[in-house]
Amino acid sequence: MLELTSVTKRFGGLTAVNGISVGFERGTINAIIGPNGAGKTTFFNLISGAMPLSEGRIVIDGRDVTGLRADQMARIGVGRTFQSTTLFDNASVLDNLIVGHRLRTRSNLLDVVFGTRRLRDEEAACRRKAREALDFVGLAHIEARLAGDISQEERKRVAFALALATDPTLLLLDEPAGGVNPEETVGLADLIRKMKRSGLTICLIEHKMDMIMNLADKILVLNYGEKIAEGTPAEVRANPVVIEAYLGSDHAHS
Ligand SMILES: Nc1ncnc2c1ncn2[C@@H]1O[C@H](COP(=O)(O)OP(=O)(O)OP(=O)(O)O)[C@@H](O)[C@H]1O
Repeated sequence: MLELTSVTKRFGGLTAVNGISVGFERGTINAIIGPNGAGKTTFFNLISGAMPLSEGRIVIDGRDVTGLRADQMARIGVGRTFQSTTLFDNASVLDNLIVGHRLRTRSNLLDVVFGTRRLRDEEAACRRKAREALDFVGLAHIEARLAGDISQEERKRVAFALALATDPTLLLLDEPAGGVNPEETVGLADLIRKMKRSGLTICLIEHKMDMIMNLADKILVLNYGEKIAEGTPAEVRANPVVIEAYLGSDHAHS
């Protein structure tokens, strides 16, 4: 579904992502791991169109999308969450979703001024979409709560809902379980599995190895911007290069 060929990103003299070729199958969960500074976030920025590539090619469902901007990538179905999600803390959870969705819909200022039919239709559609997304992530019961009053785990779920409301086919999750406790991590992993069951292709950056080993169909291991391994969790866990570079001897024996 997603094919990268020799993807490279240079920042001046620093090569943050160096010649990575990898493919991710439709409807799978793919984890990108590696030490701090390995190039994971840059890799996501390239796939989502947030940054132009220095070299290489990106193909989604057979279509060459190299060089498309982030808004164009969003339109063809690439959704994304960030390490930390900025919400309007004084607005309800539902309103946060509606605003997030409206930023991506078509009405312009004239529609707002004249209260056009298109605007009213879009508002109704936005509300419906927002509720659908909240329901999917298990937050329907707190839609009226102020975003400033919800837990870190609920914020993570809101971030998922924001991304889902754009109807992605490929979803990039940056540390989906960052800053939540082990029990909540299990709940978020279940939610990611539910996204996969609904047909989404998922790529995620995560440092929680237990979660990844249980969740991922495929793991891509980066180190200093280069791919040092890819494979199933079992393959990656047993790979001496990975153990040396990243997992450390503690994990090698676990
Ligand atoms: N906009 C930028 N300009 C210059 N250098 C950058 C930029 N973004 C990232 N880098 C550099 O590229 C390298 C890879 O960074 P990146 O953030 O992609 O790594 P990462 O694996 O996501 O790290 P972390 O786990 O700490 O988030 C780092 O050396 C970083 O300093």
